[in-house]
Amino acid sequence: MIGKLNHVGVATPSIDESVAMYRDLLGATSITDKWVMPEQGVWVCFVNLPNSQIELIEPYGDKSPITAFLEKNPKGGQHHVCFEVEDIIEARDAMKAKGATVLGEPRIGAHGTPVIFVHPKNMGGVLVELMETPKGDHH
Ligand SMILES: CC[C@@H](C(=O)O)C(=O)SCCNC(=O)CCNC(=O)[C@H](O)C(C)(C)COP(=O)(O)OP(=O)(O)OC[C@H]1O[C@@H](n2cnc3c(N)ncnc32)[C@H](O)[C@@H]1OP(=O)(O)O
Ligand SMILES: [Co+2]
Repeated sequence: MIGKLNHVGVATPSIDESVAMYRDLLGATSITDKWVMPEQGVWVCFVNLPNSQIELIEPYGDKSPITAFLEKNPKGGQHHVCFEVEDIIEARDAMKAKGATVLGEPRIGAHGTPVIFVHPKNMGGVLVELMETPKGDHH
């Protein structure tokens, strides 16, 4: 069912400092501006790679879903992996039918298409985001 690896989510206490690190240490040359997604409780920006993206996320607001993660990992760290799926409702129903815990209902993600999250307890400790492939990107 899963398609392309779309991005790896990296939580950080400071997107600005992480951007400088990816640029200065790793030589990343294509990095978007950051923007806020209040409904997701995060600031976000993307480091564009030839075959994928690193999604830098910083908490926004007092109910951010990444606050507890950053309390446990104050310097930040790898937070989730995101795979593309063709149909988010089909994916959600398949996850539920297989007994996985889907966190919340589909919401519009950073690429403008709906996303869901599958609890890390179902995936060997890895938080998985499933994202509907943007229209026009289907192969
Ligand atoms: C930018 C928008 C969007 C996109 O389009 O790409 C995004 O990516 S937004 C990304 C941020 N949003 C989310 O993560 C939403 C879904 N996440 C959640 O609902 C919560 O983060 C969570 C997964 C339920 C965890 O919440 P938390 O408050 O940390 O709960 P617990 O403290 O009870 O943790 C339970 C358990 O899970 C472990 N854990 C927590 N986070 C992770 C993680 N990222 N990866 C692996 N494991 C994680 C946590 O350590 C606990 O383990 P135990 O102590 O062993 O029980
Ligand atoms: Co993400």
